[in-house]
Amino acid sequence: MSSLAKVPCTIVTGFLGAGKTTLVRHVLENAQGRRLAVIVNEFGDVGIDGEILKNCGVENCPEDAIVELANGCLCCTVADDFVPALKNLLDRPSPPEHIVIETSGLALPKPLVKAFNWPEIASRVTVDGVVTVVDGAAVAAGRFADDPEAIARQRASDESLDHDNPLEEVFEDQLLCADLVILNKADLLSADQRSTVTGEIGKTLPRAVKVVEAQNGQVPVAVLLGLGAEAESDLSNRPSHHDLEGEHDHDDFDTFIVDLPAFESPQVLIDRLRKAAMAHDILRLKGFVDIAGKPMRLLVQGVGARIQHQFDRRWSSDEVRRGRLVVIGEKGLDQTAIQTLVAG
Ligand SMILES: Nc1nc2c(ncn2[C@@H]2O[C@H](COP(=O)(O)OP(=O)(O)OP(=O)(O)O)[C@@H](O)[C@H]2O)c(=O)[nH]1
Repeated sequence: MSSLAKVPCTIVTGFLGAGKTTLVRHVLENAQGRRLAVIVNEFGDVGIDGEILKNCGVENCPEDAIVELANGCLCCTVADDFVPALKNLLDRPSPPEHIVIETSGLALPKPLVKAFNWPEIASRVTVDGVVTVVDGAAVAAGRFADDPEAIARQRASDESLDHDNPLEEVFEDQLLCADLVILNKADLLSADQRSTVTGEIGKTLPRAVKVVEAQNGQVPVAVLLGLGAEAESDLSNRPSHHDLEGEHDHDDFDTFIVDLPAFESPQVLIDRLRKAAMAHDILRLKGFVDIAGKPMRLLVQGVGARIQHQFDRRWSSDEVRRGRLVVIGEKGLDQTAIQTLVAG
């Protein structure tokens, strides 16, 4: 079968909180009649991204077009989760015309691209492109750069230690595999910062890859889909820090869930979250919260110390108004302290 007959798949990657779900939602809302399906995977097992996407309410994107692969990381569960999910979509009576795959923020894209060569799916799908979403503000703040003090400390305690920064490795692997980079959160950057960040990204990119600035992932769908990269046939041009290691694990990162009581107002909660994010090295916060007396559920999202919130939908009458927050950070997060700060 020629690649023209294969269903094109776009892999959307990018570090925790970069704006992947926001971009995928934008694609769904602007699909212009194209039959899309989304496979979404996230780290931490409260399926929040899937919920956000299902609530997009776009007519040609029914809820069953959104497939959630909860808990874990697609790049490590290719055989058990990803390939079967893809096959299920392709075997539907009216299969999608294009599949968008949103990986978790800690996933390495290359193992996923490789999976497209598996005999079970190789003749039916192709990687149209790997779109890497970058949190411009996080790069400008030096989030992924090596911390010279930490390296010095590490070296002082063990001469032989290689400096290895798990954030930087994941971030770089995602860029090394890209066919298109979206420099997102441009609204949070000055013109100078934009050009500095673009320069930094350019130094990591192994090939000539376009970098497009965006706010809230608002990039024309025609730019995002239809790249025709056939990335699965081009693996040698996509180096990875993990090429020699085979599978990677996520021992460098921790995630846990905080059960939340009802809050009297969003502000009380946001103040606590901000305090927790500043006192601890939290990379990502997201969850749904019960605000006493309000008919709507509060969606809370934090990336570093930047916290956003909005009422996303009414609690349904048969639903327990249960507040839950997913917290993600590097290994060693003080779960008890964070729990006490946030939930009281
Ligand atoms: N200021 C600003 N905020 C943004 C932009 N894009 C996304 N956000 C916010 O950043 C937060 C994270 O966005 P998501 O789309 O959930 O990010 P993600 O990459 O899917 O996150 P994970 O799946 O947890 O890795 C949300 O609060 C978004 O509203 C942007 O361009 N500018």
